[in-house]
Amino acid sequence: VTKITFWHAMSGKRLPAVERIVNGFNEAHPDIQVEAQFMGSYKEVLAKTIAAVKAGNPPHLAQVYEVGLQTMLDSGVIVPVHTLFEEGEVDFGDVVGPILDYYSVDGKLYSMPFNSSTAILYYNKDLFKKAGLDPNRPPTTYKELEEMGKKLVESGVVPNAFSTGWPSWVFEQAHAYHNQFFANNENGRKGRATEVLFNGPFGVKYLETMSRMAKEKVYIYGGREYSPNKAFLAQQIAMLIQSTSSVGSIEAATEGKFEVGTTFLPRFEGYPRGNSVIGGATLWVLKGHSDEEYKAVKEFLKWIIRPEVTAQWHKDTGYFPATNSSLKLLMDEGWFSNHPNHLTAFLQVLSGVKTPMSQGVRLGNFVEIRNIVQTALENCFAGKTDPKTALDEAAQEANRVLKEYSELYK
Ligand SMILES: O=P(O)(O)OC[C@H](O)CO
Repeated sequence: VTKITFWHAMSGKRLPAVERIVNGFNEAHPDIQVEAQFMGSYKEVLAKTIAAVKAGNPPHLAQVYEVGLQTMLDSGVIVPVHTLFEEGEVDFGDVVGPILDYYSVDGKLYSMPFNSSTAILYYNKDLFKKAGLDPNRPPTTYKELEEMGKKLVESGVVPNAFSTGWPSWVFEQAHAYHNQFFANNENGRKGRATEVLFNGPFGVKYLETMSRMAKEKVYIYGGREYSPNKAFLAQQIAMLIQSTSSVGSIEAATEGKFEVGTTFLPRFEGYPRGNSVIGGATLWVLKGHSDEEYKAVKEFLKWIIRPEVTAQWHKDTGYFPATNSSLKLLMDEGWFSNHPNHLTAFLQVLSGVKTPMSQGVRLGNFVEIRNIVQTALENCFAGKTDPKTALDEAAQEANRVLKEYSELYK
């Protein structure tokens, strides 16, 4: 039996969904044993993978979030997915456009699409009704979001109206969605990024708006990653910007309690349209294993991209169906008619404009830069500093990180 180690970051409702895929594969392939291991958060999986490579003991497959793209590309320890397969062995043309774009360099795919996502707006239709708002007219703009938020708070329906999961990711999303660069050299896709641009007029406007809403009690900072979901489920807030990856868990937790609506991300008026950005993670193949093992890895990757496997993964979680064939399968069986919240993120990302600003940011040591931005946002929401100063200081620090990183790869 060939053993394949697969490190991932899927907890909560995502964990049994991963196990379902792996068990299905192992049953169908008695000569291969994929061992899926939960290794912690995305950040931890990336750090542990790099450490394991250095120690000479890498897993075969690691699930790395979109933030790790540049790090993985530069690492020298990966087997690009496009080199693993023979010409025509897998139809990568079947992969949904924005996902393919995010993970391709010069038209070649580097990691295997698995759990891609983007951010959307969730809202509580029951609380909207209680506050005298139309449950079928969620906000389209930040201005409307603020007005509706005030109504929700002032009517006493909720103590605060709105929060965001992955706050710094949502800040990145806002740039792409309004066609603004986050970093120079076309977001690090034309050449290595040497300077961040998030402290420009758009970034400042975004943070000023959010800080004002925080003072008005419309916005409440709810922590990093998925922690603000708790306030949404407890009906302490009525709106939440969060990854589509939470659709599965939010729908399961609210069933019979209140009605959840989802819609596109809010916009600032007067800015051009871009697109929301691909988030979530992909599977990276690591160097240092035998031909026999790579053969088994290929079988597993072919398995996860099977239309029925991809479709089930989408149903279990809310992550995109990553291929056109899985999308067709879901559409033909009427899945989206019965589960419209599963379609929102997909429609948003497919109806956006493909521009250099909207294809995703590639930064060296993006993990650290995200942390710097996150801290700046937190300081600002805590009233410790004003938006412009917070972003200028964060940009300075981020530029230092970029410089140090570039020196490593001169
Ligand atoms: O919840 P996920 O897996 O869609 O990830 C959200 C962000 O992309 C993480 O960087």
